[in-house]
Amino acid sequence: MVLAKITDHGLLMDQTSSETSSAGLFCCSPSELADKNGFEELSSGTLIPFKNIVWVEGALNESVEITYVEQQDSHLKVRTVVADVTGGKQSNEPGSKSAVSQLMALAYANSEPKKSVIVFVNPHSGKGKAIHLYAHEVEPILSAARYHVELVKTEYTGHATEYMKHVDINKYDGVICASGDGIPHEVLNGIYSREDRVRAFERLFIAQTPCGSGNAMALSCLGTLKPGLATLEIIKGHTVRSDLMLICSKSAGLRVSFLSQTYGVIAEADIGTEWMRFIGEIRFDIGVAFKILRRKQFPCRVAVKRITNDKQELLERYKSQYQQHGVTRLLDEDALKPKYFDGQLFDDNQLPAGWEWLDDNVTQNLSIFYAGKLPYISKDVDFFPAALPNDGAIDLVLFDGRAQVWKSAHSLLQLDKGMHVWHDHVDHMKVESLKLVPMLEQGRTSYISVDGENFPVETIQVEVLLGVMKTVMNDGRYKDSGFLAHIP
Ligand SMILES: Nc1ncnc2c1ncn2[C@@H]1O[C@H](COP(=O)(O)OP(=O)(O)OP(=O)(O)O)[C@@H](O)[C@H]1O
Repeated sequence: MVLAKITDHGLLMDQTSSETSSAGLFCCSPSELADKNGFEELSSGTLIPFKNIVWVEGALNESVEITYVEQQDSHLKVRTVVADVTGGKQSNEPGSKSAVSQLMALAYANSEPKKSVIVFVNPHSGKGKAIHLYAHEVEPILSAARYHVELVKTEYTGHATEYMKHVDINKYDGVICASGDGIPHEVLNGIYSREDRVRAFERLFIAQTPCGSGNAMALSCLGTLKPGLATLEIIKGHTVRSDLMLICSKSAGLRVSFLSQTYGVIAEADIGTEWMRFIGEIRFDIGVAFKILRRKQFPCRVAVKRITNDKQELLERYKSQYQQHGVTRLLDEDALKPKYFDGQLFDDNQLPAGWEWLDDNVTQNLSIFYAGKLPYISKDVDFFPAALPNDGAIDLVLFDGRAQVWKSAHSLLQLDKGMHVWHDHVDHMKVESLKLVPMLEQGRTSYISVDGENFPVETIQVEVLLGVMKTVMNDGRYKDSGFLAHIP
């Protein structure tokens, strides 16, 4: 029998007793385990952090069966061990709990166990790898954590939207998208079009296990691109209410967006290189570099309702807000409705109060228009380093296409640390709402990308919706973008 002790740091397994009786647990020596993510070697055994424990139940003779995950070859593997557990508040002490309930409470300190979820798997995502990733990395952990899973393999574009429009939300706690960013976008829009959308947004969390080629949601909220680790974070993380953006346009009406809207070089690299999908994520970098070198410009007009007037003000605002999280305002229908769209876009000649047009010299020569809500748009691309989950702001970044090529190239080389925003030819501001009016010459085609998906090239108005999306984040915040650490 394995002996185990509840300590302040995790469940300490007695190595001597385990070596003879625990199949598959200590597959390597304690010193090897110490190198593995999430495991620490203590003087007399090996520690399973509470975070790695996904289920605990009683076994024969008052022993306890513990199901946990451990890292093996950069993947998380599910393990089970039966142990005699001591320590903590044992049942012979007054006010004590059984080892099972103590361990479950410690394992699920920030979240509820055993949820019921809809899982969308997009067979088309990430060069067609999503089904394999789901089956080998995500499903085993959900199953070990006793999640009830309603599995939906998407069959066509818009399937997740249709499904979410009609599903009985009372049966579920959340939605997990084993996909790229396209499926969370569809899920959110399905929910947005429901009559009971307030209750649906209040009830369901939406999270992503990264199985696509664009996985900004998992990267920014869960801090990982590994589907197994993301699953563990979803099970164990804090629930956070994050802002959404509402896009209003003539042909598409109202659409919610959780990630970004972009026009210019990035949209062309994202959507315009879809035919290069077979080479994976790198197609995006190649597309951007190519367009920058050709000094392509994308004329437009941009109006904003500003929150920050300059970069210094933005920095101060970020400093005062990045520690705060949580939205106290209750969700209601008004929180989901547009303020500046009544079925029509407002007249460009009559800006609403508090709005202003940005400098035409910049916008007529723009190379990149990028508005977003998440810091990381892809691995090593910290495009919105000052983004915060629920600050009621959209981060807007504009690149002036008149900058010399070496300056543009230099700023793009600093995307990994988010330092591009400090360059002179880059505008960086927080806005409450914005209007983009593309002004391409007759006959020229281009792209607008919304959450990485193709959108009609037309005038859009975008408004922030405060704290609408319930999602999961490791410690209740976005992955640290290092914005404060990288001030030039
Ligand atoms: N069965 C299907 N066949 C084709 N397309 C699908 C299918 N199911 C969903 N889709 C569409 O695939 C698109 C891309 O999905 P997703 O974002 O999950 O993957 P991705 O690999 O990150 O894609 P992208 O290269 O566009 O970033 C979505 O717009 C979605 O509607």
